Amino acid sequence: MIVTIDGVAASGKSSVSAGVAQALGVPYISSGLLYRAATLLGLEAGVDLGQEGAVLGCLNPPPRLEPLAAGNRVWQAGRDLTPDLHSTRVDRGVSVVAARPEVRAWVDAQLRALPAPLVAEGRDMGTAVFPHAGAKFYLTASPRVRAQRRAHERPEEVDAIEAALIERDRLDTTQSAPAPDAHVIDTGALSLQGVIDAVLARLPAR
Ligand SMILES: Nc1ncnc2c1ncn2[C@@H]1O[C@H](COP(=O)(O)OP(=O)(O)O)[C@@H](O)[C@H]1O
Ligand SMILES: Nc1ccn([C@H]2C[C@H](O)[C@@H](COP(=O)(O)OP(=O)(O)O)O2)c(=O)n1
Repeated sequence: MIVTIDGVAASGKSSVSAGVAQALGVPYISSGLLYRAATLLGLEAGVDLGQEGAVLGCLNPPPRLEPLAAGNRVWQAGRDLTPDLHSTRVDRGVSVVAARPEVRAWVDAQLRALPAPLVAEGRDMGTAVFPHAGAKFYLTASPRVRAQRRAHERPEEVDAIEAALIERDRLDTTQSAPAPDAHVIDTGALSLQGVIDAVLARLPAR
């Protein structure tokens, strides 16, 4: 079975996916890491991130997602890109890159080539990439709660993180609509384990 976990920025998608995947004994995939890797390589090459084909031209050789249970990693040839994917400059540039149709097609092809069963997290896993998934979830939380969580992982103050999250949500709106058949979970009042349990409780009988 494929389980999709979509949601807004910093809503808990990757942590929840890791926990659900571990409980099911299957891999999970963080699709956002591929958009982040494309952004990093575009920034390093100094191209215009919004220009048609510019970032795609930087994906040579193509970065590959390694769906490790302890945390997904992205490799390009022998280089582990993962430590550089959550910088503030990648946060700032990634929405422009993710809006490029040719970049979305490149990510989608890589994800669809992965064998089920798996848990997939991102924005459009339940709508565009795996519309026939066996169970779909969509995580939300207020911008403040998400910024407070992210403040443990970024050097900026909570107010600046919150403003950047709101702006990224706005830029990502097109591909971020919940699937009509997704269970929507507000994670604001829940612990991480509470969200994982809520997802597991809603899975169809296996
Ligand atoms: N329900 C929760 N309660 C408290 N902290 C959470 C919860 N879900 C996630 N977190 C924390 O919030 C941060 C962002 O979560 P993450 O899984 O990276 O979100 P996303 O993949 O949506 O960006 C992490 O530090 C994570 O441990
Ligand atoms: N399936 C996806 C996954 C991510 N994206 C875009 C939108 C996001 O701003 C970036 C980064 O995604 P990521 O899930 O790593 O971001 P957050 O952890 O939610 O901050 O990529 C997308 O357009 N489609």
